[in-house]
Amino acid sequence: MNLSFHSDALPDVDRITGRRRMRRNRRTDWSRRLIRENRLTLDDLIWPIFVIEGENKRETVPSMPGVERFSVDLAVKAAERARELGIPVLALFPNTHPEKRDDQGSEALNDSNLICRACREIKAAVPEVGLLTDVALDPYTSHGHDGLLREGEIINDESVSVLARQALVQAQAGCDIVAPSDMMDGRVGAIRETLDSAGYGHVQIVAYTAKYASAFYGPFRDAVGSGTMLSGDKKTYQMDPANSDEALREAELDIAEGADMIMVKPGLPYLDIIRRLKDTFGMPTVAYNTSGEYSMIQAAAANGWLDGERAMMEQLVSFKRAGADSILTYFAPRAAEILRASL
Ligand SMILES: NCc1[nH]cc(CCC(=O)O)c1CC(=O)O
Ligand SMILES: [Mg+2]
Repeated sequence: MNLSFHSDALPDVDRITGRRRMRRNRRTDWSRRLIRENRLTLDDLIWPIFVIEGENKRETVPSMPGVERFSVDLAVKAAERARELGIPVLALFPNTHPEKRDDQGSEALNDSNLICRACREIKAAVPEVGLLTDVALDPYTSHGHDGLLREGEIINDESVSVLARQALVQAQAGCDIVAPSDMMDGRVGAIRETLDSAGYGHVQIVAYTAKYASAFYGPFRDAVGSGTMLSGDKKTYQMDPANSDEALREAELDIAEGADMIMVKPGLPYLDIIRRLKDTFGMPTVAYNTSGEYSMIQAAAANGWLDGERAMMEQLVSFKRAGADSILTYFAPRAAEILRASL
């Protein structure tokens, strides 16, 4: 058999495609730029940071190479960096000392807890950067759950009343957005009512609407120090990874209860959920690019198995393509540097 190419052996591609040639638009860089459908911008980014006690203190997070925990004074520096880079929002997560944890998560309601102090100091120094705080009890409970635990069950309604107070304490400390990540039923409405009646009607709510019981939170639990504390799993309140229609019902409730934005978490394995929620509700939709999604790229890049920076940018634009308006990502400062360099 003769495998060499002869012109008379060429397939008639013009006939096959009806003369349409998809590659014509891809030939040059300027043309690829011209037809590009989605773009990641600085305005899309939310940068999460971990806060610890102490002064001028920073700690690496072994399972999240490139991520550090900062004492409050250094968190202020991070906020200054966010302002310089043009990152609109900083998300704060506390690493609470085990001694301050109890089965009720009482430290969550202490108005001078780590998060509240960080909010006050950052707001005073860098008022231009939006501050998002997480509403959930897991950084404060000795059992590592997001709500109150009684006889082996996470009890919904009493947890909601504590979460609403936690949100108010954070609003009083100056946060701009509260983000309930606990997945209790009715907490968005309860938080909205509590904030409104206390004069914090301007504080926004990003609801962790479709938050799945995921393996991709592992490194985060390490970072906030709740991983080894967690008894059992979170399957009775976080969603089953096999479900999609259920996310629509969750969104319907959160929006009716007053959510200003909705969030899908994790991001990468749930791009289909982002697209469905965006198409169905047209709400500002946030993708949470979780710790696990971050660390798997960092680990592969450290091994030389993939180009970490390209994989990062590709992952981030995939959220835009799926319909997300913004992305909460540990890659935020690095992505911002790259985006600025290409301005
Ligand atoms: N309320 C807990 C919370 N808030 C954000 C994350 C995960 C974030 C990440 O993996 O980056 C979690 C972990 C969990 O639900 O156990
Ligand atoms: Mg819900």
